[in-house]
Amino acid sequence: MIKTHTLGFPRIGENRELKFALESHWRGETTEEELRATAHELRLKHWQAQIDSGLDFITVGDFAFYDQMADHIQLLGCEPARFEFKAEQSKLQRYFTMVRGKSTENHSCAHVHETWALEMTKWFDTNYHYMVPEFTSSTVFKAHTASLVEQIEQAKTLNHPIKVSLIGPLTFLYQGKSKQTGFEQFDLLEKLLPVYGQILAELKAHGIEWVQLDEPVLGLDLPGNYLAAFERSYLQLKSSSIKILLATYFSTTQGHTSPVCKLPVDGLHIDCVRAEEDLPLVLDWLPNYKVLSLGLIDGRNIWKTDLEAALNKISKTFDAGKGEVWLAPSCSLLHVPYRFNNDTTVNPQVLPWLAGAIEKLEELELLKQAAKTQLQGKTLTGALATLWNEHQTTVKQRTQSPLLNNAEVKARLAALAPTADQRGSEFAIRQQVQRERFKLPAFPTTTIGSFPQTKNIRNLRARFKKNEIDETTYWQHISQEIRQAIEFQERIGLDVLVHGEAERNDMVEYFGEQLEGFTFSANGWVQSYGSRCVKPPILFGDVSRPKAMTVDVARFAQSLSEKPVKGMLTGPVTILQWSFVRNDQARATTALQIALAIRDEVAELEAAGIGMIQIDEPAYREGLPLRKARWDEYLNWASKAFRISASPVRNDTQIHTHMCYSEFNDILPAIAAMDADVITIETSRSDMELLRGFGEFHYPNEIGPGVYDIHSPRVPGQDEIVRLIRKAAQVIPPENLWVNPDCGLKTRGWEETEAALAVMVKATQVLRDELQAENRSEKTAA
Ligand SMILES: Nc1nc2c(c(=O)[nH]1)N[C@@H](CNc1ccc(C(=O)N[C@@H](CCC(=O)N[C@@H](CCC(=O)N[C@@H](CCC(=O)O)C(=O)O)C(=O)O)C(=O)O)cc1)CN2
Ligand code: MET
Ligand SMILES: [Zn+2]
Repeated sequence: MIKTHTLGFPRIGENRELKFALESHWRGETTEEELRATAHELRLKHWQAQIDSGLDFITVGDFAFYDQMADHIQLLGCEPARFEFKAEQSKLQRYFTMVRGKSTENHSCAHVHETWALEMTKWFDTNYHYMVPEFTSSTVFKAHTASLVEQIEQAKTLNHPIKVSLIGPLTFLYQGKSKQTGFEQFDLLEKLLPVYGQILAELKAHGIEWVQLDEPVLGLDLPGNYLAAFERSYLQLKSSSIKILLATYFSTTQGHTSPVCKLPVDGLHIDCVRAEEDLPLVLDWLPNYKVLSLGLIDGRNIWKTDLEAALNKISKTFDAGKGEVWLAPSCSLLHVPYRFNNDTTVNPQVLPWLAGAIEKLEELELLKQAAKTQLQGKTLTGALATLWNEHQTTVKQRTQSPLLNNAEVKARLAALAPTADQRGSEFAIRQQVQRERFKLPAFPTTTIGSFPQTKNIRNLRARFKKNEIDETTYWQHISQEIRQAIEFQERIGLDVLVHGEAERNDMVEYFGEQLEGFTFSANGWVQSYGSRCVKPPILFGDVSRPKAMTVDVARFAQSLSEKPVKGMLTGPVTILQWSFVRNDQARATTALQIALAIRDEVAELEAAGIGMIQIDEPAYREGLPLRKARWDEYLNWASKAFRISASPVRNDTQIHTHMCYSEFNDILPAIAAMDADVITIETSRSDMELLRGFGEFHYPNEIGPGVYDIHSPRVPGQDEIVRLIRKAAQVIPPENLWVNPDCGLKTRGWEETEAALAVMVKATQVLRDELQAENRSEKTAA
């Protein structure tokens, strides 16, 4: 028997309806009811799309107003006690407080009471951010199924079989964080399981036959206690007598594939795109009475599937004696755009090669029909055969297209000198000449690049893109923004300036739009976090740089100030990681091609008189394979790609890089291997704890640990920043320390940005004065 389903569907909406509904609700323009109505409509539309394309199940439970893990915190009744929620607060209000934080002014004492949002971090190796559950020894769980049940009841109105999708208990625990020193959240498992059991029993009572429990942690090098807990956990859940489909994805289960196959569940989903090597093992080990769900359609990329190859895998599955086979995307379709059909800006030659969520569902249906036909020993005929042949022709046409190849790029990469990734001299020498050139004060202050992307700027760009204003007018306005940004930075006394990135829609898409080998969509949005989306550019062929991308803007910005203004680029690894990239060539090769393009930009910036160039690599850590065995290989080419982009410059040109959203401590040698003269990193939310690793490792180059969180409008206090810089100076040699925010300021407003940066500069002055006093007293003592 063959069935089709999807692990999840994009929830933001074809035209980002959920984003706009959320943002107007947060501005107080719509009621909770209106927001709920939009959500209801969207869910119905998305389920209907699944029915229309012939899926055997619609998936319920993948919707979330902000994030699915955040929904589970409420479903499992473990909202952290620190939020001190009152009984009269609505569930949705509490939800938004957890995910966005809150500041309440206490009028009686003029104090602002801050409630921090839950921490947000990357979901495995994706560019999607989830809200991190917080655990302590007093965490309790309690099933709150009302809103899940409400969604199920809504889905039932469509009269189609339903599969409910939930995050599994071990993934939920493991992806959370203990907020109590010495406490291991794993110890909560015994309290958590009965609540899961109760939820499953309630689903069963509502007539649900199948529940999909996502356990992507099975693709990690999972600690032994978690691995060992799988069997008894799922034995316990079995008593609910609902059928469980255990879903793994993103990575291989190798090392524990056999025990996974033997878990007491009714079905197993595996990712046949990312973990192709798992299939033969699973065919051997999975008992034939269990459902095997094959993740055959790439849920992380946008190329049409080679259905012939997929069909082959299905045949093998039946040959191995499996009775019931389900066909699915490799993972949730959350990570791809809604659809590409009709997109107005994608290169028309590339457009037929693409598949968004809707097109992927269509592929599933075609695959199911072909597999069924094959099972009956027949061949496809009629309209289906035509569809199939057209599809396969398109897929083959891509891999053979001349559009993919640029002989010059290939030749250049092949002939690259082995020293192309090396600076002229080692860091110590560079540091000296850079100090002579720039003569910066102690603790130089800077920012990470972007300033607020105001409604005005976005509007302006939208009008430019629609041809409502001409190019000259557009650049006049952008120049004005840059001028104001420079004036502001001069006024408050920052040492190293930025132009503010007003001309960029996004730090990756902007480069994708200008490089050859890329195309970009008009509407290919993917949720990044909450209501924020990105539109990953599409890298389909060999990459080259037809002309300078940032030099005019950089030269203009530098002309406005005597102080250094950093040239601002996105690095090759991040461009790779945050784009949809070709799957017909090794990622390493693609990264090196991008590196060459950035390298040329770096050289041209230097030639234009730009003395400091920042090459952002926020996705450097995120690109790390989920399995440690593959780390070295990745880090070798990733650091090389960065160095190739950063190395064409003189010793007195200062290369900066920036990283955020990551746990840096396990890849410090690889960060040092990038050999940037200065690195700025996000550290404030960890209270500088992340910096300690850099100190213990004796990180050799200069470093700017973030001194305030940019995710909240809150203006930091001067004392707070002074304390953080002091803390940093205990682990990093003070002469190597810079002072800066955690990340770019594009999501902030101007008011809080001006205030926060002014405080940062004042706080730095306090430390400079201290340092001077110390130096003076040292001299006297000597
Ligand atoms: N690619 C990428 N990944 C990343 C990050 C990143 O910066 N880029 N940062 C981290 C995630 N952080 C993020 C922070 C902010 C936004 C963000 O603000 N996104 C914007 C869209 C950014 C964008 O492309 N803006 C376009 C405008 C797009 C748009 O919505 N235009 C409106 C019109 C706007 C108007 O009239 O005012 C429309 O088309 O309807 C532009 O500036 O040109 C949003 O969701 O609102 C996304 C991710 C990690 N991953
Ligand atoms: N230069 C970029 C900015 O300031 C770096 C952002 S890292 C996500 O926005
Ligand atoms: Zn950043």
